Amino acid sequence: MTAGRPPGRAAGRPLRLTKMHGLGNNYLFLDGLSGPVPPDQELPALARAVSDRNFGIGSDGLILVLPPREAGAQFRMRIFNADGSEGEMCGNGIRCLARLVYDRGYTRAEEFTVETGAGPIRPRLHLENGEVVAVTVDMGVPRLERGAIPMAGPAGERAVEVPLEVEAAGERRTFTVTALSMGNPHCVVFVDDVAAVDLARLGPAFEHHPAFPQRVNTHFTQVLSPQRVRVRVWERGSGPTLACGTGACAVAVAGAVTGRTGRRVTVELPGGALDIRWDEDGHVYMTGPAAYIADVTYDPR
Ligand SMILES: N[C@@H](CCC[C@H](N)C(=O)O)C(=O)O
Repeated sequence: MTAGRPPGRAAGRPLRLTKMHGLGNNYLFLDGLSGPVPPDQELPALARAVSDRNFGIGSDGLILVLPPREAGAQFRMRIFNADGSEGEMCGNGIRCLARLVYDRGYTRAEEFTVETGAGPIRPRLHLENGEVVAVTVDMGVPRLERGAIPMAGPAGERAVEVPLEVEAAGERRTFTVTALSMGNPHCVVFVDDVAAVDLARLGPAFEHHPAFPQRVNTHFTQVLSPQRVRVRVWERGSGPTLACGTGACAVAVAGAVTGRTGRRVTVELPGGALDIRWDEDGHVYMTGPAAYIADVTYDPR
């Protein structure tokens, strides 16, 4: 962090943030439905400052809960990674947002539409005795054609299994990858043993590979059975995380299109498991938990 006071106020007031997680993928939520939000140009620096594990609160990023701009949506979500870059969508984050807006009484509906950078996304709450115990999200339709994620190569061609030469720590190796969009860009790499992957070395090499000019989220995936996979994640803008919801969907789609899995899989991540179903209607449905960690006041002085 640079010297000087980090951003951390809106309309002169300290920021009230709520820290939540989906399988350990943790975000700070700024409720723009109950108070002011800092101006757009301050948001990347704010995300970096609050996400910092030493000088800030510590998180994988910052999520804004906002009123919708488009007809048909009830809420709007913006997600900033820990490095301040803005992502189009966040699967774990949207489950948390869905629980938060319900618990705060902003809706009594159990299913609603959230406007995101990846288009309208529909979460459905699972309630037990009035408490949100899980959320199923209609994550939309995956896009496999090459142009869907800015990846070098002829647009329109399906990037089902393509070779990718990666250089990490002076070593070159060719991986077979499946690149696809869940609204945000993903690269799925099937490996024999996910525990043997040197994530700290390979993650950044994939994220900054010239084939992905907008960078990429990478998922090293071991197939345990046609219904179960184990994944380690390197997220664009946040590095290693305990789970990635959009990534788990990308993994399930990549497993199905390459014939490694069926269309319904349990995705085991370091932080827990997500249930992913790629329906006949073409939509991917993700089911998983959303949990609170703390309410905090961010007031750097
Ligand atoms: N953790 C998220 C994805 C967050 C955004 C991602 N790092 C990107 O930049 O695309 C998830 O659960 O989907």
